Parts: sequence; structure tokens; C-alpha cells
Amino acid sequence: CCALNRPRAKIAHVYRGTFMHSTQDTTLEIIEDALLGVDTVGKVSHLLHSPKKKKKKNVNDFHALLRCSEFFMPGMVDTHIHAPQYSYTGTAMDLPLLQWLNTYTFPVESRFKDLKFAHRVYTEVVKRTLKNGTTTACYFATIHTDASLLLGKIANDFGQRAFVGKVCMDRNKSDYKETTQECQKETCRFIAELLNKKYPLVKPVVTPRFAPSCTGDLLGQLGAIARKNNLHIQSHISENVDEVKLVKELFPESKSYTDVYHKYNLLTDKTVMAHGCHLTDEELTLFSETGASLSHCPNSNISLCSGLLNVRNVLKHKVKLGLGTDVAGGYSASMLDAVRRTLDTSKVLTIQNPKHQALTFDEVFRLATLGGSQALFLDDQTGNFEVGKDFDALRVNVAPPGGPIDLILCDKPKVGSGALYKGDDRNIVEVFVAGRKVVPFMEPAAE
Ligand SMILES: Nc1nc2[nH]cnc2c(=O)[nH]1
Ligand SMILES: [Zn+2]
Repeated sequence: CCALNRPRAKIAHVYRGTFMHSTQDTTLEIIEDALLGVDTVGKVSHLLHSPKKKKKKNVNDFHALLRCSEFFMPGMVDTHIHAPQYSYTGTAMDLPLLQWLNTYTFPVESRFKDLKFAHRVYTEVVKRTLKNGTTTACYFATIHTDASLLLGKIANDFGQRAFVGKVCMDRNKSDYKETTQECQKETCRFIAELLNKKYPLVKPVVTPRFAPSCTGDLLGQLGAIARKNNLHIQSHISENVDEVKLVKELFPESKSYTDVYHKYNLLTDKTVMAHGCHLTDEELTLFSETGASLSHCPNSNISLCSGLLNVRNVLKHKVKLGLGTDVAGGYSASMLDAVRRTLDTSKVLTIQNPKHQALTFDEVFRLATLGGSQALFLDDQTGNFEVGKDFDALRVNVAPPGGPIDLILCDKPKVGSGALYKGDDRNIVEVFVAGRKVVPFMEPAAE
């Protein structure tokens, strides 16, 4: 439909083979022997379910044929990841949230004033996530504007679609904070400078760290900046019970944690809030009414003993939801891990209460792809292979030589689920963002 309004770009590539994706109507659609075209501007030009046999042999000669052990799936969307925390993933899993932040996180994030250190870590996290199939990432950086701009540059250089947030915090026990005025001024500079770069796929996101590290004044100013510039917003909410208690103490006038953000105009249809493990039904209703979304980060929620989010209940409230790795609260930067842990968490809820209806593999596949794109208000651009969307895709080989999977019983429709349960980056042989091959990595552009 929307493709009709544009002048048609020429077709640049055609791929033939199996495609798996989710749509609004179908949780998981597997299209075998399909032909998918990508045009010169990186968009899906056509997806034919059963291509007619062409009479002339040369008509399809230019298509790339997938192996029978391969399929294409949409790139995965990591709706919540802390790029600087990649530097200590898996090494600090022994404290609950508030102590964890003070002991490990703030001292490490303070080091990102050093642009050389930032360059090293940010290059590694962008490469690692891309290799693991994250075509879109919603990043928290640190309070440092220049290092945050550098993260934007690195994502752009490697061709990853990304939101980047300069973190704002004007209250903290340690020195890792800014004044309210600095937060506001530097956020405006960050937004202006990042937009000025005109990176096609990298955009700024307004990022109050979370209510306990922001004054009401700052939250209000950030809400106003986001509104004025029509920008995305990200933060954390109701991750851990001590945090919820602290918010009650710090904002006694607010009815709930959600109400704090709502009061300062921080809940919009372009807001993504991480965690939400302890939200009440009333708060979920407020999410639904404002169009704000949740990022479910199961690895982090378990690793920091924060809680178990009931995704089924979130979906019942018609709240948009995507998955996140929440590195380094989560110890894995891989979205395949987030898929598995989402399924595990849901099954734990069923063990606790047999009436709970556990999420299916197909539902979680949708959350990792289309769900994430909806949560980030990007579903007109990415999330599946609908005509007119950008071709953000993973070429998966279920059984590459030296890979982690032994293909024994090859029941075709189940191959995708087996690959996502058992596979890793060795199975993700190519990654495309907006039609461009970004894994294997591109040569960095000359300065
Ligand atoms: N998991 C997690 N929760 C937070 N809440 C506020 N900051 C953070 C953070 O860096 N990680
Ligand atoms: Zn987080």
C-alpha cells in the first residue's frame, strides 16, 4: 500500500529461499521457496510466496539462492542495552540493583570521560551485537556528551540502526552526575550535534536514567525537550522492589512510579521503559493509554534477582513490548539469549501458577523482531519483510561447518525454533541493515 505512493526504486538484489517473519495477523509465518527483492534504497520491493516458473531460464539468473539449511529472518531489535557496561559484562552479578549501581556501574561509567576508552568499548559492543543479529539497538551511553556522540558515530560507521541516549542524572551519592542545568544544556547539545550528523539510521533518545537519580525539575525539563523536538524517550521503571520503595519516598506526591514519569510528560508513544517487573495493573493501563512501551530484560531481571515480568499480563493490557539484553545487568549481549530467557521466565511463572499461559516460541520470536520495532515506534521501517520496509535481515545457516548444531531430525517447520534455541553467532552468517550487508563487517570508511 504505502509503497505505491513512492516512485519505485530499481531492484538491486533478489534472494530465493525460506523466509520466517511475524506480521500483525500471524505470529510466525514461514514462507518456503520465496523470492524477496531488495531495491537500490535497501527496501523490500517484493515478497512472492510461490514464484511462478519462468519460461525463460535467464529471468531469475540474478537471484542469490539460499542453501536448504539456511533461512532469512528479520534482524532482532535490542530495545534496552547499556553500551558502556559491555566492558564488565558477566563480572558483577552478586548484588541487587541499587547496590550494584553504586558498587560497579557508576565507577565504570565515570571512565567514559576518556574518549579513547569509550572508543574501544563502543567499537566492541557494536560489533558484538551486530554479529549476534541485533540490527537495531536502543543504547544508553553515559553522562558524557562527547563519548555519547562517539557511540553514535561508531554505530553509523558499522551500519547498525540505533537510538543513542546521553544519560541524565542530577542526583547521586557519588560524583557521577551533573547539575540540573548541565543535564539540560548537554542534552540539547547532544541532540543538536547528533541530528546535525545526518546519520540515516542513528537517532538521539532523551534519557533520564531513572526517577531515583533525577530531580523532578530535571524530569520536567527532559519531558519538555522530548516534546519540543518530537523525540524518543527511554528510562527504567519498577525493576526491583527497593527501587519502587525509594521512588515512593522521593516522590511522595505521585500515585505510583508510572505516575511520576506521566506527570513530567515522559510517557508518550515514543517512550520505552525497561523492566516494569513490579507494575500494577493500574500502571499498565496508563502505559496502554499513553502508548508507552516496555522492554523486557529477562537475563538482567534474573541475574540481579529483580523479579519476573509477567509478559502475558502486559500483552493482555495491550502494552507494546520488546526484548532487551540490558547489558550488563544481563550478562549476555545476544538477543538469542533474551529470547531463551523470555521463554524460561514465562515457564517459571507457569510452574508457580499452572493457570498462567506460558508464551510460545512463535510469540517470543515476534517480540524479538516485530515487537521490538513496535516498542521503538519503528514498525513502519523495520520488524518484518513487508513490502516497503527496510531490509533488516539475518541469513541463518542452521548447520554451518564447525557450528553448534547437529542436524539430525530435520523437521522443516521446526528448524527455525531449533536454530534459535541452540544457535549462536556462528549460525548468523550474514546480517543486513537497510539492505546493506553489515556482517561480515564492512571496511570502515576512510576518514
Ligand atoms: N539494570 C539497570 N537498571 C538501572 N536502573 C538505573 N540504572 C540502571 C542500569 O544501569 N541498569
Ligand atoms: Zn538498564
